[in-house]
Amino acid sequence: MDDDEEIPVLIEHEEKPQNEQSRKVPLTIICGFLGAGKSTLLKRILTEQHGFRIAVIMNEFGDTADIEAKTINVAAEGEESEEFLELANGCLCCSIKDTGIAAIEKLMQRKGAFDHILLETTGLADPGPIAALFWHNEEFATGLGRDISLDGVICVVDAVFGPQQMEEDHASDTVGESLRQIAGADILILNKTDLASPESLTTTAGLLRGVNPAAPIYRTVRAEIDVGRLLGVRAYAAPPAFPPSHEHDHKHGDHEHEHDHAPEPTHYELRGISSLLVAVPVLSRAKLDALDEWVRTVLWEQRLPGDVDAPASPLTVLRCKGLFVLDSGAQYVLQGVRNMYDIAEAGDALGVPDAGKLVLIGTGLDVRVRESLERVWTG
Ligand SMILES: Nc1nc2c(ncn2[C@@H]2O[C@H](COP(=O)(O)OP(=O)(O)OP(=O)(O)O)[C@@H](O)[C@H]2O)c(=O)[nH]1
Repeated sequence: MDDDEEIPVLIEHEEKPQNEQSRKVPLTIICGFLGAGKSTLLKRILTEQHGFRIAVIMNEFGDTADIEAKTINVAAEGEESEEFLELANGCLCCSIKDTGIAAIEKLMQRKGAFDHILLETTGLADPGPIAALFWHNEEFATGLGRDISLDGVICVVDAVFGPQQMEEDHASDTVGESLRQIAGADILILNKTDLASPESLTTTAGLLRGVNPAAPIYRTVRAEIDVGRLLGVRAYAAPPAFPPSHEHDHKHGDHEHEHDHAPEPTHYELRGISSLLVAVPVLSRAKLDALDEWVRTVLWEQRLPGDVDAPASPLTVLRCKGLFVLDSGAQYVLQGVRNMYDIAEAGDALGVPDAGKLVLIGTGLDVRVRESLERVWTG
């Protein structure tokens, strides 16, 4: 009888969120600088025995198909411009010319054949709009796309040419694509480390960390990395993994992928893109509401609360993440892409950070922004 009393409580508590989540197919976007190693990463994913059933959407099969077709069963469905290859390792590879919504809906008709979707973008694509589309798009949510949840954005950076590309990447008054890719990434892969000196790798990792203090940086040779580190990260649902929790991840003797950590509170600016990493003290409920209003004003109106005039340099936020701790002990997670954001109470699997953090990545994020933000809790 005692047993009967215990079991329903456990099931009730644990099953709901899992069911909710398991209906959705997670989607990961891969972007990266031209020639940085995106195809190399995809080839690895499509050929290795990693145990994941991944559908990879590529613009074209290109070389990958040549290699794969020799060893695997090619099950092309020669309908117009779509082709599918079912690979020996359980992956499904699709070449769909139009990688827009229709293409992904087409893929979703095969739902059940895979557990994760990987979408490769072309070298020049800014992942922001695509990420925003999959994150919170009500129109899309009515079609087959409603079964997709955005898992994360991976950006592959060339360890040799990356710094140069970043330096040169500034169209006169806007932020260039390669910096937007770094800014919008949840995971950064610094690839081709065999071709760069340890000193230049440290410098490049520093640049990346400056632009995007919230994303882990994995250093790789030929994109060699455990697929488990890239998929299932739930970057848009889970609390941001700020430095302390990363440290724990890396106590497992994984020496292959050096993992760089963000420094403590920082402001950084490179070629027009800037980031702010701010420590947030324990907040009262009222201060959290005030913080919500601050974020809303900055994201929706591109100005600081209290400022009537437009800022001297345009204030835009491409990506923001935050974790806030209330004096009640409750924890809240902020996720934002462009002008969309939400602040939601975190699940209970979070551990107990004693204070919060907020990262903003965009333009015009200078010391005035930091001061305005800090006034939310000091003022
Ligand atoms: N030495 C070295 N070469 C690499 C590494 N990763 C990739 N390459 C080579 O770099 C070249 C470009 O790699 P790709 O994977 O095609 O790069 P990509 O990002 O897909 O390129 P685009 O699609 O043209 O933007 C290829 O010749 C790869 O074999 C690496 O870590 N070290």
